[in-house]
Amino acid sequence: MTQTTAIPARSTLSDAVDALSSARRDWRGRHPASTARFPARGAVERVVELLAAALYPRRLGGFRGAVTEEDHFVAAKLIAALGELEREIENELAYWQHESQARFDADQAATITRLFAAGLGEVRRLVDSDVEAAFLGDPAARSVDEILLCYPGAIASLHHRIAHPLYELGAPIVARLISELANERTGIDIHPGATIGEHFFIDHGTGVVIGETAIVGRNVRLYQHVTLGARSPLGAARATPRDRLARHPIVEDDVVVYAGATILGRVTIGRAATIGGNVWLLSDVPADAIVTQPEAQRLDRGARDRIRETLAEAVD
Ligand SMILES: CC(=O)OC[C@H](N)C(=O)O
Repeated sequence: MTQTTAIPARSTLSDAVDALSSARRDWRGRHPASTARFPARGAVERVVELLAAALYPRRLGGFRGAVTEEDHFVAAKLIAALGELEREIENELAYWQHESQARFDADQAATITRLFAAGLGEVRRLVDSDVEAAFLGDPAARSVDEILLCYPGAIASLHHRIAHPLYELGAPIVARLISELANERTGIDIHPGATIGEHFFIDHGTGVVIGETAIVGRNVRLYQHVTLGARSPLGAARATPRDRLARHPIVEDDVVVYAGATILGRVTIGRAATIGGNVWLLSDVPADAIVTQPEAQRLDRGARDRIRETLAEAVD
């Protein structure tokens, strides 16, 4: 069977092109930087794939050769990853230059890339520690390799451990593209600015949100739908630097936060505290404390019948 593609009438097409051109002109009147260069999503995605292969040649890179050949494979992946990363950082710096009239040294993208590359050993060490934390923390895990290959928490950790140094080195859009790739892939939304200690484990993970200025200690475990958020969108509201720079919680070492807990604002959850499921928390919690919602209760027969009657009336 042949397929035909409907071509719009010439006037339909030119009307649409004109309308889009006028929308672009309006937008650019308000946002002059929008004709600048930007980092490209596809390129950043390739960088992450190549870095994952360099960090974990066998498990994430598909390398099947001899151990003596690994370094060669890793070097090839790194050359490709760092070249592409430097180009995307150049695009980002061109954007900031256009937007803020700032001037950057011509070799700044190369410097950021070099410093990032120098930290890759630490990136691998941190992801390894997160994988080990998952193995210790989840009785359902069969092996550390299963975790690295399959667990959303490990995928989010890999992306965050790459994105955070890029954010700190001055490439926040490239970093944000990486964190959004993780969000697309896992439903775990960690802002690349968040500072997270080693042995971090997010179990299941779907719906977890960790904001830009959150500080998370070592050995912290979170379950699905946990939010470490800010108290209100500051938007254009007048705000002190502290409001802007310290919006999210501090979670100290060895804390566990169960599913659905929402912790908002610059509060401190003290060392080894446990936060129960669905807790809504806007204040500090001392070390070793346990904070819970009242447990669900089974209704006695009278209360149950009254509710049934109310529901029946509502349906009528
Ligand atoms: C996670 C969160 O608090 O989001 C709110 C807003 N994006 C902010 O960073 O303040």
